[in-house]
Amino acid sequence: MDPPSEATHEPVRATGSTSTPSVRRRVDHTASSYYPEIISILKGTFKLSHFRKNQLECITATLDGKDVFYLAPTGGGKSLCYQLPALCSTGKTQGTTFVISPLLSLIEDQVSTLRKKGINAFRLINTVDADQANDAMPRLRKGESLPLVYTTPEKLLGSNNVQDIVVQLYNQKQLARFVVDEAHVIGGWRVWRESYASLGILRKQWPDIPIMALTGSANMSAIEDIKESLALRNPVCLKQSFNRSNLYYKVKKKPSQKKELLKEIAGFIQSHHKDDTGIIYCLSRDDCEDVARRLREEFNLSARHFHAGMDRDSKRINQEDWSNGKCKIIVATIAFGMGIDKPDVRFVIHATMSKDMDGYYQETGRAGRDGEPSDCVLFYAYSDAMKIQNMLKNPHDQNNKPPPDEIQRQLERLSAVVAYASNEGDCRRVAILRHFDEEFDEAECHKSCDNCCKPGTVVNEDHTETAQQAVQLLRDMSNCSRERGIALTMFKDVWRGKKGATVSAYTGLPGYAAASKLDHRMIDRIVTQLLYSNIFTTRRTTSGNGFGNNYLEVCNFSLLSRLSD
Ligand SMILES: Nc1ncnc2c1ncn2[C@@H]1O[C@H](COP(=O)(O)OP(=O)(O)OP(=O)(O)O)[C@@H](O)[C@H]1O
Repeated sequence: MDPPSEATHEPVRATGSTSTPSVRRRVDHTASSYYPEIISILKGTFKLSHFRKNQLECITATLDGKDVFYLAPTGGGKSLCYQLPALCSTGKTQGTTFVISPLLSLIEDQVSTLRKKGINAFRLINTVDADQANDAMPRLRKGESLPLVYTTPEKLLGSNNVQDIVVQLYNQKQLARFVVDEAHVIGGWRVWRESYASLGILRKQWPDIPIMALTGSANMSAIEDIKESLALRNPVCLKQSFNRSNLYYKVKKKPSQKKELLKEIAGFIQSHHKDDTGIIYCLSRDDCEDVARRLREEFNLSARHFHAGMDRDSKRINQEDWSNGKCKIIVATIAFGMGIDKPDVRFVIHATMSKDMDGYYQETGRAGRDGEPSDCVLFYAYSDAMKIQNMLKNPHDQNNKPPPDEIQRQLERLSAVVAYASNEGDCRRVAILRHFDEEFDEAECHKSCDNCCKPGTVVNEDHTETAQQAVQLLRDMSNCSRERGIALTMFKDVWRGKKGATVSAYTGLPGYAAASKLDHRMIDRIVTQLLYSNIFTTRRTTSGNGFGNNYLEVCNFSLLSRLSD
């Protein structure tokens, strides 16, 4: 992953605003007047021998007072890009670097790791513990000069005391830069989290203070969102390939019985990763606890759970024990991971699919940060997609329900994961990288995904006509049904031509048994495709006894022409 030496830096990729064409020019960053100090801090304080790709360019640009947008894969080394310049006394910027981070746990981790390295980092958050050794506020009030202060957007923008201090630093020319870490949050999972979305205020309030935005996951439209929301000014844009060549991607059909799923997971770990460290992602908190317990009790595996509903101490203990190897497997919701810097994670298993490709990339990206080969296995079931779809449409916390267009966006993101997981032919790496608008030649995969390892060549088949038959059949079934709706299994039974009393109402329809010669996996794929093309939809009803049913309906017949595109 690392480039060979400082002397071989790539030229700055693209300089200028989005409206300005990219300028490719060779810049020797080692010739800058800041370089001697930069290299001395790299070696002396961070104990590193050379920069990774784009790190020096990023550091030099921010010390020059420019805005920077920095995109690197998870584990790519983004933190150094703002931690190091914060410690520099040369450069056009002086004083405090404010790092804005979305999660308190991330802030706590970063600050304590830096303090252990002897770096003067502090936190500016609402703390409840008595230990104030890492708190910035009392020191800033006393007028102490702090190089690196981690905070949340809510604290930075919402507290008058903090605002007064920032004004004071600004007036004293001691406000070096704002760093927006995990910038994909701006356009991502909590776009309606107002404080993160309104970080554009920074530019309005402090127009001449440089801003650096960093993310490990953003495609072209997300990048534009971030630049626009933060009002970045002619940012220096530094991008790295998202390909993680040491990760092996695999999708497996998820068994419908949990017992079978656990057997498969445990079997995989015992045969491929005995004594290795790994992460298993589950959808719900209960599931995490149950899976961890059963892996311990039934398979003798060293597993613990982690989710946001645990008390602080239990979370800390489980995370620490996993980090230092006392426990090998952490079974977690997506609450686990941001900011985790464990290099030797050898496998990431998704017991349930992710809600979007960004999440999937981030979560799998926690494997193999040391560059060594590691496995990423996703257990996919269409029923999980339906479950997540229902959760997105009907969130538990109705008061925090996103607006309808945001829900629609989330459903579209989910459909990208369904398309990825149900694709049994194309290179996984091509699909993942396409999500980040990166073109990738599948020959470069070198058989490091399940689809590229399959024998034979991929055959393209056109199933438009079959899909049209399916749509007609569902319409006919809905017209003659006396039930409350057509359940998915009933539809498939009729299409396949099942015999018996349960389907007798539909055996006279022209589409009955039309798919009798189709493989059941192909039937599933066509129905999935129709659902995710918004031609079919599902309607959920809850009966008096509290049980829910999903009924299949034709939603938009006119979209059917899209299938033949
Ligand atoms: N120039 C370098 N040489 C060697 N190791 C480096 C270098 N830069 C960073 N690292 C190491 O790489 C690891 C990942 O760095 P970092 O935590 O900054 O990644 P990141 O890009 O922020 O990833 P994520 O988004 O997943 O948090 C760390 O252990 C860090 O010490």
